[in-house]
Amino acid sequence: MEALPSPLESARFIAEHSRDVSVEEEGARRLAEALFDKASAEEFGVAGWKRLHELNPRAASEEAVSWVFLVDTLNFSFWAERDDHKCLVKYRGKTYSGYWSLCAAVNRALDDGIPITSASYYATMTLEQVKHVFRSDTEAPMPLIEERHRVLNESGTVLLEKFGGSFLTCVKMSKKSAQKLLHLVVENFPSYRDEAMFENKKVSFYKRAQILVADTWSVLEGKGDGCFGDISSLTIFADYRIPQVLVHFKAMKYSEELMKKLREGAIFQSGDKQEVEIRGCSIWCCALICKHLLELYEKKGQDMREKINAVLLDYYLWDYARDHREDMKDIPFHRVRCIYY
Ligand SMILES: Nc1nc2c(c(CN[C@H]3C=C[C@H](O)[C@@H]3O)cn2[C@@H]2O[C@H](COP(=O)(O)O)[C@@H](O)[C@H]2O)c(=O)[nH]1
Repeated sequence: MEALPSPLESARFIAEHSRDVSVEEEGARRLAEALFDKASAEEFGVAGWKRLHELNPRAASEEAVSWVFLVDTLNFSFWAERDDHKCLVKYRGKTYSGYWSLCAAVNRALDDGIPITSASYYATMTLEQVKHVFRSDTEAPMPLIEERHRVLNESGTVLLEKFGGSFLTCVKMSKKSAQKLLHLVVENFPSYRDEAMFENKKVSFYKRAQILVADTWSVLEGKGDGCFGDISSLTIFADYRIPQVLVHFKAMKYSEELMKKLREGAIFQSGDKQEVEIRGCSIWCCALICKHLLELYEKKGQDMREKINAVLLDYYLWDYARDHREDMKDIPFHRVRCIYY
C-alpha cells in the first residue's frame, strides 16, 4: 500500500495552501497561555479518560480493549439535522446524546447480555440486530445505521481472520509503538482509511485510527501493552467539534464565504476542498498550541513532554466543546455524513 504523507505532514501542507481557513498564530499562542495551568492538572493526564467519563471502561483488560475497538469503529457522524430531533439513549437513569449515545447503547447491550464487543458476534450481526442494539429513545435514529452495520461486519470479519478476533493481539503486534499500531489499523481495516486529495496531492487524517490508538493508550492507562513510547507523534483527531472550539478561541479563522456557508447549514462532502482545509488547519493549529505549551513550561524549567501531547490537548478541547455548547452556539460546525469522523 502506497505510503501517504502522515496526518501532521498533510496538515502542514494543507495549512500552507489553505484559502478559506487560516491558523491564527497569535490566537494559538493565547490559547496555549490560557491552557497553561490546566495542562499540569491531574485531569489533563491520561487518568482523566476514566475519571471524567463514567461510560468508559474502568478496567485495563482485554475486554476493555475490545470495548474501545468496537466504539472507535463506530465513532462517527452523530450530529443531528435538527437539534430538537436527535438520537438519545437512556442508560442507568441518565440520557446521553452524540458520541455518548453510542457508548450508552454499547453498555446497555452488554447489560442485556448481548456480546456486542465480541468480533464473532458483530462480524455476522444482521441490520435488524444493529438497529436494535443502537436504538434511540426518541423518534430520531442514530445516523448512518446501515453504514454502521456494514462497518461492523467488515471490521469483525477482519479481526477474526487476521487477529484471532482480539484487538489486543493487534496491539501486542505493534510492540508499544503508536505509529506501528496506527499503520496496522489503516492497512487492515478499510473503514479507517480516512484520506483525501488536496491540490493534487494525497493527504491523510486518520481520525478514527488515531483516536483508536489514543483510546487504547488511555484504557491501558499508558502501561504494559499500552505503554506507547511515541504517543506524542499522534495528532489531534480531526472531527467536527475541534474546529468549532478552535474558531471559538480565535486560534483558527474562516473566510466570510465559508462562514456564510456554514451558518446556512450547508452539507459538505468528505474530501471537499473547504472540508479538507478545516480538518488540516485544525490539526496544524493544535500542533502549534502543543509547541507553545511545551515552550511555556520549558521557560519555567519544566520538561512536560511526558505530560503534554496532542492526544491530551484534543481530549481537553473536545470535552470543553461538549461542556460549553451554549457559549459556542454562534460558531457553526461543518456538516458531513461519512464514516470517518
Ligand atoms: N477530536 C475528538 N473527536 C471526538 C472525540 C470523541 C470521544 N472520545 C473521547 C471523549 C471522551 C473520552 O476521552 C473519549 O476518548 C468523539 N469524537 C468525535 O466527535 C464527534 C461527536 O461529537 P458530539 O456530536 O458532540 O457527540 C464525532 O465526530 C466523534 O467522532 C474526542 O475525544 N476527540
